[in-house]
Amino acid sequence: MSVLDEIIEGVRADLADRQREVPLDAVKEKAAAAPPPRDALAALRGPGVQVIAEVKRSSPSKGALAAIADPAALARDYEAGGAKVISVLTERRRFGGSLADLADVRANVDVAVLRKDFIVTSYQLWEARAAGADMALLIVAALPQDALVSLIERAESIGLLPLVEAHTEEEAARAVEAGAKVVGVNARDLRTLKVDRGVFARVAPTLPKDVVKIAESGVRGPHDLLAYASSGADAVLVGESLVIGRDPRAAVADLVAAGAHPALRQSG
Ligand SMILES: O=C(O)c1ccccc1NCC(=O)[C@H](O)[C@H](O)COP(=O)(O)O
Repeated sequence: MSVLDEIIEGVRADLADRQREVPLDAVKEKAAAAPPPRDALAALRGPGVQVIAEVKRSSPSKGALAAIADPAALARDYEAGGAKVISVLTERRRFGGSLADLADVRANVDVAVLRKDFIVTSYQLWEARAAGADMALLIVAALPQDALVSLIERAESIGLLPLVEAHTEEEAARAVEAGAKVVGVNARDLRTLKVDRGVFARVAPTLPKDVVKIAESGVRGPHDLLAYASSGADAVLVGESLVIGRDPRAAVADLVAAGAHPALRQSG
């Protein structure tokens, strides 16, 4: 069994518990009462390379990263540094996250918020919107094509912008075929946890021009952002290097400054 399979097994077990406790209709009612979604697409299409900063306590590859007692305070720092989207890992077993973290972050920042999780059912999309999410991650490697198509449609119909994640050219083609407007190319192979920063340069050029391209994982600082920018990234998604550093606000600001450099192409 791959790491991704193991994570999803745990996600499904936790999901079954929540579905027993909270009927879908109740989640939908909460989603209807949530504040309207923020325009994440416009934020990601801004000039230069945007920064998506992640609230990440731990990971299967590195174990514990940072305690993050106050995720909202961290998110406010990210926002003050210039992050355009805050990603919140909500998976509990391997990443130490929760929907409560997401709701807390969303209530304390003005930028869009992404639910970063292993979404396999529309119930999780409703949960995301009920907690205030504006975006939701869908991982191509975790979903058969018919499920990917229907989850993209459902996400959009309830006001969530799907970030569809690929790691290979084939997965990127499946994302586009399924209707993704925003595609994340993850340098981390979720089956082996190996990080290869060269993946973005190989996969991104196969994506249509009008698709927003996000380089995920492995960004250690401005030099990595600039390398991804030179391969066509519209945004970078950064977790580990921000949460383990001493000054996440300054670290985001450094990335944002690099992403705003006039030498970078202007996104259309
Ligand atoms: O981070 C992991 O070890 C991991 C393992 C298995 C599935 C997903 C995983 N991470 C999710 C992510 O994609 C990253 O949190 C995100 O891209 C940020 O990456 P990084 O800046 O390298 O922390």
